Amino acid sequence: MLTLEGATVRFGDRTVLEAVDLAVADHEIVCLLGPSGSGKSTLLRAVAGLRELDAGRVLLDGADQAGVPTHRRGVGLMFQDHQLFPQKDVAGNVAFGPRMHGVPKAERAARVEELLGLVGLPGAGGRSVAALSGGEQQRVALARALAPRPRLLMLDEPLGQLDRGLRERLVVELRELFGRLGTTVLAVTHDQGEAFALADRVVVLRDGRIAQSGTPVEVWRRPASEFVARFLGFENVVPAEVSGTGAATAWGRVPVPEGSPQGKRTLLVRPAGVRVVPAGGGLACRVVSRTFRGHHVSVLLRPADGPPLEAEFPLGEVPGEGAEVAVAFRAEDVVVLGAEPQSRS
Ligand SMILES: Nc1ncnc2c1ncn2[C@@H]1O[C@H](COP(=O)(O)OP(=O)(O)OP(=O)(O)O)[C@@H](O)[C@H]1O
Repeated sequence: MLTLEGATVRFGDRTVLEAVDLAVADHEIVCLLGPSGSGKSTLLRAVAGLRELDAGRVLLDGADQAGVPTHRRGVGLMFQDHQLFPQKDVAGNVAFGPRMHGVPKAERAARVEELLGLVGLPGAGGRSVAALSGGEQQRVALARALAPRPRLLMLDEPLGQLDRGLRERLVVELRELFGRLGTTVLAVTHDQGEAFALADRVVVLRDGRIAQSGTPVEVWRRPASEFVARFLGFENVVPAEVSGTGAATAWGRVPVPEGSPQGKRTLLVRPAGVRVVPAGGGLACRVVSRTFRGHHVSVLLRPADGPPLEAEFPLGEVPGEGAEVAVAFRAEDVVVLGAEPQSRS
């Protein structure tokens, strides 16, 4: 449905998007994820036609969009600051797109009602937008973006300003709603939790290039590089020399899954893969701190050798602060990371 071919955007001598190739299929929900400044919003703006490409192409349903103005691309946009029209009521906001497209009044009213129902605000058409809560404004903005029936809906930090609890609820609702409507979605977020809950596919950007693209489970299970692993919040990342099903690291020998790439590599050990073993049977560590997380406890360990180690233990098996423990590693929670592409910054 949407294809980017070698999409490149420069601001002065800075390349903010560098030869990005990306394809989004009909009905697919793709989330762009990446640190601040990695080019996420620029990519959306390029697809919307708010920013011309310096090189490459944007195609929608196979048609090159060069020179096609935003309002003729058939894309819906929803930005972080919902930008509702404060002087219009809820119905006036939602009806805006269809009115611009010349949809007759009766049909418009029916569509507004349908959409308000879809976003969980049935009958709210007559309310003033100023009197709505943040979450309600969010829903109105979404209804407004969906009202012209865009072939592609683009969301830029759609839930950015809402509190976490509301975001977590809304993101589940959004996914369900898009599934029901069959909407194709390209969304930007810097919140991994949001991206992983919403997306069929996650695309991680770094310095204007794609660092990894895959389903949430693929990316979470097998980060492609140290950059992606650290971006996802993994701390146990060390240089390693892999040979066979083991690797020499600052923590001693760590088992790796069969078939792992060999030689000088970087290793990720998931916190869940660190387990306590009888004294003398593993790496000696002291428990530095513990953070309770509901179903498990995150424990920071200081090994006798090597960098600090993050572990995750079930509630019933948590050693006390200051305790001396021995730990070993589970191969299935160890990932041999790919080589890092050269960063420009
Ligand atoms: N109009 C502009 N002129 C000059 N530089 C710009 C312009 N717009 C964006 N940039 C730069 O391009 C880079 C990418 O910006 P972009 O907004 O796409 O990043 P982002 O990944 O969406 O970041 P954030 O998560 O902070 O919104 C940034 O370094 C930004 O400063």
